[in-house]
Order: sequence, then C-alpha cells, then structure tokens
Amino acid sequence: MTGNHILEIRNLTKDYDGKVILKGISFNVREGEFITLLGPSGCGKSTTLDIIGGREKPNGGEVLFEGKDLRPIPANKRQINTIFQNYALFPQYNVFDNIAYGLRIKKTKEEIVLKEVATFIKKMGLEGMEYKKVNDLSGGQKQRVAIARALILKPKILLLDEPMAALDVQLRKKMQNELKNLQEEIGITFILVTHDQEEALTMSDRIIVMNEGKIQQIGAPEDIYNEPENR
Ligand SMILES: Nc1ncnc2c1ncn2[C@@H]1O[C@H](COP(=O)(O)OP(=O)(O)OP(=O)(O)O)[C@@H](O)[C@H]1O
Repeated sequence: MTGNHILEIRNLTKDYDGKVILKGISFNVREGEFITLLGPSGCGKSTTLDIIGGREKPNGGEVLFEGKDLRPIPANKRQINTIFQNYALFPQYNVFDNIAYGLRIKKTKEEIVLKEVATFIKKMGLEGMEYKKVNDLSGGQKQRVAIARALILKPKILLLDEPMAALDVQLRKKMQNELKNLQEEIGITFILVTHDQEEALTMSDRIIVMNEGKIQQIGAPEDIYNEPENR
C-alpha cells in the first residue's frame, strides 16, 4: 500500500424515481487497499459500486480517480472492472474464450491473447479446464474464471459485488482466503460489497459501514469490531 488515494468519493447522492438512495456518501480509497462496503440489503452499497464502475450516474457529488473526475469517462474506458454475484460469464463460451473476451474486444493480437490467457489459467489454477463450458464448472471454478476475465484487462481497481453470496459456507471460506491472497499477491485495489460481517472483518484493510444511504463508520476491522457504532 503506497498511501496515495486512488479514488476519492465526495458527497455522492442518488435517487431512483424520487426515492433517495444515497444521501451524501464520502470516502477515500488508498492504492492497493482492500476496502469493504458493509451494510444491510437496500442500504445503497451496490448503487455506490455502480457509480464507481460507470453503470449508474450520481445525481450529485464527485468521483475522482487518480485525482481526475471520472464522471465523463464511460464504463468501458475506466481502469476499473467488476465481478458480480452471478459472475455474468458467457454460458455459450468455454473457459478460455470467457477469459479471452476482453482482450479480443480490444482487438489484441491473438498471439498475445493466447499467452495472457495461459498465464491467468495457470494463476487461477484452471489448467485442464480451458475447453469446458462454464456451466459445467463448480461455483468456485466459475468465480476463478470471472476473476481471471476481469484481471486480464489489468484494471487498477477491482469491484466485487457480493461475489461469494451464492456459495455454500465451506466454499465461501475457501474463496475468501483465495481472494485475499490473490489481492495481496497482485497488489491492486479491491472494493468489496457484502452484507456479511464476518466476511468484511476477515478480508478488509478497512470497512465502510453503510445504513440507509449514509456512512455510519469507517475503520479497520479491529476498530469496527471493538467499537461498533451500531449493531
Ligand atoms: N435501477 C434501479 N431503479 C430503481 N431502484 C433501484 C435501482 N437500483 C437499485 N434500486 C433501489 O435502490 C435501493 C438500494 O439498492 P442497492 O442495490 O444499492 O442496495 P444494496 O445495499 O446493494 O443492497 P443489496 O445487497 O440488496 O443489493 C434499493 O431499494 C433498490 O430497490
């Protein structure tokens, strides 16, 4: 962690059809940090992530990436990728083609695509599965394909929207460890959304506790655990 702020969120507001969802959200994210947005269903965690990723526009406030206003930059031009709960993989494609997708869209030379995909297949422990359809994979394997597909584009920030919510408890623990180790190894910034307190406490450098469109507390896991400002 270098201590520089890769992302600055200032006073974000958002409403859908007159219903206020975000009521002025502000926080900074340091480069290389593992940060978690924790809060109950409907508190605005995913909406915050969608604004950072460029899938939604805020009504007010600013998002700065490396000090520059992100708002005019379309989602596909941001150095930010997202992993969703259902992974949004292409079921008709095999593992290799799913991972290769982003590079091919960018018209990367096939020679480089082959090399890069092979690197990520190895890194994610997916050797031998290259030609399997993604629907024939286990939940954990699907998650690894989704991670490889996102990381191959070399984003500076990876957004993770409840990626482990669909996994059973044992696999969830395993994938939490894997994800944490991977983040430490590659050193890029992760922003995780979860409603699972234990997940937030075990994985994060800092936790942002949200409720009803507001931030209630920001702190290291031990601070949040020892001195919670609410339940
Ligand atoms: N595109 C949309 N149009 C209308 N309302 C929306 C839209 N997206 C989200 N909402 C509403 O905004 C509120 C906050 O949703 P959001 O997904 O940000 O919450 P969350 O904290 O991530 O919760 P969850 O874990 O349930 O996704 C919810 O009441 C949701 O119904």
